[in-house]
Amino acid sequence: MAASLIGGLLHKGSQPSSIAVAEPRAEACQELSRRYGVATYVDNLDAVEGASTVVLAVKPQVMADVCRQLQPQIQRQRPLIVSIAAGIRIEQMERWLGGTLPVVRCMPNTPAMIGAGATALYANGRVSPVQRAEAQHLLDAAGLTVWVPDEDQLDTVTALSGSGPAYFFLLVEALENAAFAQGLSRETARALAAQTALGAGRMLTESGESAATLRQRVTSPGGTTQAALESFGADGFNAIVARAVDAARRRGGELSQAMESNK
Ligand SMILES: NC(=O)C1=CN([C@@H]2O[C@H](COP(=O)(O)OP(=O)(O)OC[C@H]3O[C@@H](n4cnc5c(N)ncnc54)[C@H](OP(=O)(O)O)[C@@H]3O)[C@@H](O)[C@H]2O)C=CC1
Ligand SMILES: O=C(O)[C@@H]1CCC=N1
Repeated sequence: MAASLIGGLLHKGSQPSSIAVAEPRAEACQELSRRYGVATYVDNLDAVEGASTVVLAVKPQVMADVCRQLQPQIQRQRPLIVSIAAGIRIEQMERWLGGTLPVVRCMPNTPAMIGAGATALYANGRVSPVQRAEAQHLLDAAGLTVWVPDEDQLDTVTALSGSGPAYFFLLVEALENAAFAQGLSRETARALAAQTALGAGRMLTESGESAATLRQRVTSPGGTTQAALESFGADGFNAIVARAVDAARRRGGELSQAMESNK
């Protein structure tokens, strides 16, 4: 995700010299420097030195250790903290970083890699208007951004758009496999399934019409789509999706809780 954000920022005109990256593996550092021209450091403290914004893009499971390591320097510099970690709450990060700070918590997704990401952001009360604009600029480079008024909503956002690309990939895999089983070549099934996802996605974002309206327009009365949709309905499709989204939302809370029991 961090590489996607770096790529997005550079694509939108940020200078490589304005970005410093921490990455614990030396070979990965070299690759990042080669690919993006940014300064890279194996030591987190070196990357944070002098920064006005620090983006925390590590796994939730290592967030506490990384924050504690950065604590003295962060408290000296008091930069804007931007976290993309699933589940980890602002109050936890402030505690591990040694006190209150301006923090923006956000949830991007992997289409950020091609500038087609969707990110929701939440700012705590210590974030200034300038810092809010800075966080927005950072994530705008990855695609659509929306602000949510309540931190708890980020767990739902994670379950919707953070994890969401995987749900669409799963559906495309299932469609591809079903068509392959019915006799299409793997290549043809894959190309048609992927292009159908692209076309449907573009109609959703470009037509201004709801998913329900677009769905109804495909569904000729008594036709093939109706047969498929009735089969989905009989198998409890909506309930299956609602349960999956709820499982993802609950896991966000569990990731946060797990960090408390590991301390
Ligand atoms: N993947 C996704 O779709 C999304 C992920 N997120 C969130 O983004 C965060 C990162 O996820 P993702 O990009 O998938 O994970 P990755 O494992 O790809 O990225 C994590 C990065 O952190 C580095 N790292 C590991 N330990 C440390 C450390 N102690 N100090 C500094 N850097 C360290 C890793 O280096 P190395 O590879 O060398 O171990 C790696 O480059 C997570 O918190 C996740 O919840 C949010 C939205 C979507
Ligand atoms: O699966 C995860 O935990 C991360 C957060 C959202 C997408 N990937």
